[in-house]
Amino acid sequence: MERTHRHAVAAHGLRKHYGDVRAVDGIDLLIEPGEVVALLGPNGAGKSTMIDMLLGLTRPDAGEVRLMGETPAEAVRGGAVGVMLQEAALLDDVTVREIVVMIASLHRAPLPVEEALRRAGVTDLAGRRPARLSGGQKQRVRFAMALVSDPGLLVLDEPTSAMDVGVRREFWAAVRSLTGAGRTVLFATHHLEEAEKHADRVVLVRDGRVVADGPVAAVISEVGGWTVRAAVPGALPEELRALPGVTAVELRGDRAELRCADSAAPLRELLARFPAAHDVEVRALSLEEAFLRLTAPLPEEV
Ligand SMILES: Nc1ncnc2c1ncn2[C@@H]1O[C@H](COP(=O)(O)OP(=O)(O)OP(=O)(O)O)[C@@H](O)[C@H]1O
Repeated sequence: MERTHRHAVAAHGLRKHYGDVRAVDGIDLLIEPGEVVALLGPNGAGKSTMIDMLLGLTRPDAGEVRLMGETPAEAVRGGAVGVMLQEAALLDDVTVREIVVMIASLHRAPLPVEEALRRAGVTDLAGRRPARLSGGQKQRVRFAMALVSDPGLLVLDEPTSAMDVGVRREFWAAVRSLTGAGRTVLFATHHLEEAEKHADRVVLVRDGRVVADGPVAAVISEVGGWTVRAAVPGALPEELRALPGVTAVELRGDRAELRCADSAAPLRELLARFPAAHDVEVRALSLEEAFLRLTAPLPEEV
């Protein structure tokens, strides 16, 4: 399929409904080689369903997927894609090293097993059996399993969910060392600070649709990147709404909260037109606020 050949991930018109539930409701996703993309969304937004379809684990009702130009099954089987799923079962009667050796043997050009163990931070656990490992340790074993085929694309579903702070930091350093070498990463997360820190781009889904897609700064400015708060005696909502760069206004008595795409122009105009304005406060929106605004009903606007 020529038009998607160059993309690490190319999904067109993906849809999956369960009865009345529109788990994924028409999603297009193109990811360039080398991009690190975070998939965000509230519970039930459709992230896991989407990842399952991207990996060929769930058959879409409609749409098509290519990973590095191949079907999901071909790409996963051939080792072009490394996968880390939260609930993936681990064999219990063999050691961590034996599991990784077994997976390496399925692929044509795997990483040396010791390197995969080291990169995933499980060298010390290599002789242990998974049954007795903690949740965070099991996640690291799954990471070793995902990277031993030396994949060009890593798909990680909430990879750090069971990891403590220190392990999480080591995990991201390991991911960085992989992406530094040009690999592509798609990860789903509920940790917005991880998305902000580690992703080149965030894709935010709600009710099975993409509601924002771009670098963190662009997503934030899409919903109005700044908040200006001030007491503005005598101002009418429509006057405030008409200020340049203002995207939404809330007014309670004299207290106005302006959502703005930019901070300087609205502030300058506010002070010029309302010289009595006081107690002025300007604040950049966080990804968390942008996330909440994009995934929840907007506060009542005037
Ligand atoms: N096999 C299934 N049968 C019926 N409904 C399903 C099935 N799988 C998912 N759903 C529904 O589809 C919607 C999307 O679920 P999904 O697990 O993809 O969301 P998510 O974004 O991964 O959520 P979370 O953040 O909680 O993991 C939910 O309403 C869920 O209940």
